[in-house]
Amino acid sequence: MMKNVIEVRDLTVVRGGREVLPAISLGVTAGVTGLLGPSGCGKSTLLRALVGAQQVASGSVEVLGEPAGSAALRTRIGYVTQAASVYDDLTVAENLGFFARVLGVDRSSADEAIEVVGLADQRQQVVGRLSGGQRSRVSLAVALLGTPDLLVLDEPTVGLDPVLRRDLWELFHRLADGGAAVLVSSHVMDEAERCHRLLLMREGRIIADGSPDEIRESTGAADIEHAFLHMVEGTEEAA
Ligand SMILES: Nc1ncnc2c1ncn2[C@@H]1O[C@H](COP(=O)(O)OP(=O)(O)OP(=O)(O)O)[C@@H](O)[C@H]1O
Repeated sequence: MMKNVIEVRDLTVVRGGREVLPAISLGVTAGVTGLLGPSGCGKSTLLRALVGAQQVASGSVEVLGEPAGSAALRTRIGYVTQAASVYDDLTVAENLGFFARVLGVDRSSADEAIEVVGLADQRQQVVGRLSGGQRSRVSLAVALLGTPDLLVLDEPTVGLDPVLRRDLWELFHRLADGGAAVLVSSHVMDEAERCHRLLLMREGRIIADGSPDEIRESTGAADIEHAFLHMVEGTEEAA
């Protein structure tokens, strides 16, 4: 059996006085895993817990064999939030150079990351003057610095045109082929088909875990969107 890159056990997170994650457990292996669920179901909260940025009430989160948030994971995890986390008044190359120094990775890694996200022609442009899609790719390039073993991407394709979305998914697969684990959240169900494995989430719980084929077959649905609806109705009946 493939070893889990992420191991979550009985994780409970309370936000705003409400249990957003109610003692959930899950494992993530190498490959491209999609974390799918409606807006507000707790995807970002779970991802924050994985990178050690979320206060947790109880339970444990282990990433690459270390407790989430430990210093040893700093260069081994790349994390991209929904808000671009780069400096608007620096150029693409300056941003990457800065973060490479902060992380203590080689300058050549910065050039490589710019190349990989397709921003070589924009490298001398100030980030504040780039398009939304280009800016989010600068954040992605920062996350790729140091060739992380795990990439955690919170809705990375929101607001991107279909060509860019396709290119990014190809990139995620190339990274996974190179041995990395890529965990991508999305509320767009049509992106599900591009994942090796899916975790379907609803109201803080994982309601299905399997390949797109397995999830479709188990529900008899034609696509993941319908499989999800089928499961939601099923869980309501079971409750
Ligand atoms: N800073 C906060 N304080 C209190 N509650 C919060 C905070 N941020 C999020 N929440 C609540 O936690 C729950 C889960 O939010 P989360 O952002 O994890 O959902 P999500 O599935 O990522 O949604 P989206 O797809 O819209 O980003 C929501 O009910 C939200 O209202």
